[in-house]
Amino acid sequence: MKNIEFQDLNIEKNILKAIEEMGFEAPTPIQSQALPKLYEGKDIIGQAQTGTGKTAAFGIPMIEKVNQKDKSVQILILTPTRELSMQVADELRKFAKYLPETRSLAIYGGQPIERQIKALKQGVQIVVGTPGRIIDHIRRKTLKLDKVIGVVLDEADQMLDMGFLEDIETILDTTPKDRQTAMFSATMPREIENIGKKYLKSPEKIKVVHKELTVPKIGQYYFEVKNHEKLDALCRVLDMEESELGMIFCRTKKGVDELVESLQSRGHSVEGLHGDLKQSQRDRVMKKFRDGIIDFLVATDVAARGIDVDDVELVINYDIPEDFEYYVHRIGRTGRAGRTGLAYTFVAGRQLRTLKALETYAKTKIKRKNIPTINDIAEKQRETIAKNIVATIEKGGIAEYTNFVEKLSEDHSSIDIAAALLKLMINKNEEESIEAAEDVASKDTGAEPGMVRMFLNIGKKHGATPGNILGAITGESGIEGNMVGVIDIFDKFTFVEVPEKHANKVLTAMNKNRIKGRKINMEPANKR
Ligand SMILES: Nc1ncnc2c1ncn2[C@@H]1O[C@H](COP(=O)(O)OP(=O)(O)OP(=O)(O)O)[C@@H](O)[C@H]1O
Ligand SMILES: [Mg+2]
Repeated sequence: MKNIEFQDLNIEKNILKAIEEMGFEAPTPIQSQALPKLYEGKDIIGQAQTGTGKTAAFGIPMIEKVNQKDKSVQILILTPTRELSMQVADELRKFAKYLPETRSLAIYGGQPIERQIKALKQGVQIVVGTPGRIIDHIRRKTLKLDKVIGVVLDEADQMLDMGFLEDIETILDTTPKDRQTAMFSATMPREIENIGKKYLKSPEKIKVVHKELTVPKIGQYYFEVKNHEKLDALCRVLDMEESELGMIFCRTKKGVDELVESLQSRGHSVEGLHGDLKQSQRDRVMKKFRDGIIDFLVATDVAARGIDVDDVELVINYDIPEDFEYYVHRIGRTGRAGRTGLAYTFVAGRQLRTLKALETYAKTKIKRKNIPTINDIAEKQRETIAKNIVATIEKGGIAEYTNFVEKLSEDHSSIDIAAALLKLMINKNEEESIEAAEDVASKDTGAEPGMVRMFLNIGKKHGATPGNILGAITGESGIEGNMVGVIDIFDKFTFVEVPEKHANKVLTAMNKNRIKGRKINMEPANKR
């Protein structure tokens, strides 16, 4: 069978021109199957994996339904979140680039309502919005839906879930009965599909069949951790990963805030997104994330569905998702439009069972992976340096340094010279951190008699916090948490105070917990 091309789908020529400019080469399966049905005027339920172009599958035919001469609202698209409304409206605007009379507007909570009223008055045919704000406009009579001919529920299963159902019914009741209606999502639980059928006229189901619900190009792994080790483990994973852009999901808003603070204080470039932030703040964070100004977005499930940011390479479930559907959507923020991606899930306590159930639900395999050790990270650092060296040689422009090396090589082998340079490079950070730490130690005279000061070689960079240091120690029988006082945490080291008689026990306990202790100075401070 001949592969279907966009030219075969009877797409209006102005839209065809726009999608070619956007770099779409061939329609995705959901696009080639949904477009003809929607052109026929059928109601449809569309299910296809994350990142496979469902927006265009409903967006293109809906744009074509618009009568450009008429300035009233003709198409209504409902999405569960504000960010998604904005994104879908933006994408529709791109498809309609050469149809300047066709206007789309995003309407969502948190944005000044007056601004939206003004924009609506100027005449828009396509409204993309969140249910709450749409209802608000209906009540104020600033949005009239009596001319609507097409309605789409994007992320339909979430929209028809208990939380939104009543709002959706209210909205649909204000639109004409003879409208065309479509629902789309990557997940479509049977009971939700049945609820949905109430609003659709003899719908056709288009399910792009795959063995699994998740995208095969996303590598899926899990880490088994103790709860108190989670942050440390995450920091190591982040240190090991080369990905430049990623998302980290937490269960609660508070969890997001706390993780953002912990990661920022360790020098990671992250920001948080959740429903308690002001909309202006949410917009700022999303923009920074889309522009690649921050490396990681830490978010609640508000960012789990639909969000399309190019080049997200890694998704981390810091907290395992409670609803299985959300696993599919969260990890689907990577591996979009045929790209590859990675998804990591932290499994703590008894969650291994949840993970197994998740695998069954998504019909996928999530493989176990070990948390990187400090040695793995050091190894990785060396690999990165090696790569950079090769790249620098290949790039050229090092001639001015070769004389200098030649001179040194009169007395030393080039291998020794290179090794020494590397040592200088790698140790520089470590020594700066030791110096800073020793500087504090030398000025410090506060130790009680019988106490010793020592450094443990985990620091901010490895995720040390007073909590997890004490936690690691108390995990060992016979040593009480209050026998270690954390004085200061540096980049690579933590300065602690320990009763002299327990010092060795502490070091042993730390080693057992994979946190290597290091005795830099075991002298009681008041004897120095
Ligand atoms: N035919 C195509 N060729 C190339 N890229 C495409 C094509 N169709 C869509 N895309 C791009 O693929 C990305 C994902 O599309 P989209 O956001 O519509 O996915 P989705 O199926 O709605 O995913 P989700 O379930 O996460 O909402 C977008 O950046 C979009 O521009
Ligand atoms: Mg989508």
